[in-house]
Parts: sequence; C-alpha cells; structure tokens
Amino acid sequence: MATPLVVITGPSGVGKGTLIKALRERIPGIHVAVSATTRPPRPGEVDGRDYFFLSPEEFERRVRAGEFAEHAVYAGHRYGTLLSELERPARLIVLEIDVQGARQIRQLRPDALQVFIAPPSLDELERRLRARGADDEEQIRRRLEVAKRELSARDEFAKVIVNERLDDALSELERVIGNMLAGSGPDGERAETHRPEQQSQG
Ligand SMILES: Nc1nc2c(ncn2[C@@H]2O[C@H](COP(=O)(O)OP(=O)(O)O)[C@@H](O)[C@H]2O)c(=O)[nH]1
Ligand SMILES: Nc1ncnc2c1ncn2[C@@H]1O[C@H](COP(=O)(O)OP(=O)(O)O)[C@@H](O)[C@H]1O
Repeated sequence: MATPLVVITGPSGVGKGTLIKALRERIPGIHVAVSATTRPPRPGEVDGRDYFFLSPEEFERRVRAGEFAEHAVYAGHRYGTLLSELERPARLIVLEIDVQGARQIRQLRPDALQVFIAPPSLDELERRLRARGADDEEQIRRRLEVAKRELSARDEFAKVIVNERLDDALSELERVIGNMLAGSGPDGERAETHRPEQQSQG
C-alpha cells in the first residue's frame, strides 16, 4: 500500500508554507516532500531541507531520466517532486506544489487528497506577498498574475480552504487530513460513497 498522500496547492503567498509548518508539529509521522527547483535560494533557505536547488542542466537531466513524479514551470523557474520523495517511510506524505503539478499527481495518485488553499481576496494575497518580503517587485507581479489563473482552477479540488484566520484554516486542514487517514472523504463521507472505484479491491 502506498503511503497516504496530501497535495496542498494554492497561489504563492496564500499561507501554504505557514500551514504546513504548523502541521509538522501536530501530525506525528508526517513527511513533507522536499521539492527540486531551479529558483535561487532565498536568504536562510538550506539545500536539501527547503528545496534541492538544482542548475537548469541538472534539473533537465533528471526530467529525462524519469526521476520526477511531476514537474512544472512557475513564474519563470522549474519546480518538481522527485519520485523518491513519494517513497519515504512515513504515515503521511505532504506535497506543497502548484496547480499544474497537482493535476499531474491526480493522474499518478488518484487516491491523494487534494486541497486548494484560497486567499480571502486578491488584495489580501498581494499584502501577504509583500509582508513576507521574500520576493522582488518583478516576482511579486508574476506571482499575482499566476494567482489569477490558479484561483480559477479551485473548483477542480476536492477541498477548498479559505485561509482567512490562520487558526481556523489550520483546524479545517487538520480535520480533512484526519478524515482521510480514517478512510473517509474530506468532509467525513464514508469511503464507499466517496471512492466507489475502490470497492472491488475489498
Ligand atoms: N509543480 C510543483 N510546484 C512546486 C513544487 N515545489 C514548489 N512548488 C510551487 O512553486 C510555487 C513557488 O514556490 P516558491 O518559489 O518556493 O514560493 P512560495 O511557495 O511562494 O514560497 C508555489 O506555488 C509552490 O507551491 C514542486 O515540487 N512541484
Ligand atoms: N491567515 C493568515 N493571515 C495573515 N497572514 C498570513 C496568514 N497565513 C499566512 N500569512 C502570512 O502570509 C505570508 C505568506 O505565507 P507563506 O506561508 O509563505 O505562503 P505560501 O507558502 O503559500 O507562499 C507570510 O508572511 C505569512 O506569515
């Protein structure tokens, strides 16, 4: 049996990293996959912990070698999840990836719980991106551009959580993950009705 998988997606600056950091402290046995990227490290980011920082050549070599479960271009840089990250021994694996990557994982792992984190508004998203202070003006502009497209994809997701008050969003996220680990749908529906394709497997 594959390790249960949760995909967390949503626009840059919405609070995915903040929520996942809190989940780490609350869910024993959680493994947050380390993604590979060609984006340069931000101050304080550590190779192998925050990301595997790869040159464009090395990233491309690994794509060709079939080492990625999914990969995408986001705001001018490449990002991807290595297959090896999905094979880590854990009770639960969490991916923080963009919408394009989430679609690829949907094909590869239809059993994964897919959660879209939405901002209360685009203005608030912009405010959070600026408050974080991690990106320059050009990156903020590109991220807001991408965000508009991403927000229009929210209906594809089994669960949408609006991150207005952090505590509320965190509780809701914990609740849907708990339901998945207990074998039911995101809102507690019984597994039989949520995933009929699994009935025949006993
Ligand atoms: N498809 C894909 N997207 C990723 C991956 N890792 C990170 N991302 C997404 O890339 C976008 C930019 O990430 P990053 O530069 O770290 O900025 P931040 O998420 O706003 O802090 C975010 O939407 C991430 O969710 C990955 O492995 N695959
Ligand atoms: N519910 C919230 N209310 C206000 N600010 C928030 C909330 N959640 C996250 N933030 C802040 O927004 C900024 C972006 O959050 P971050 O977790 O880095 O987003 P992401 O990982 O989705 O890009 C950070 O400065 C974070 O502290």
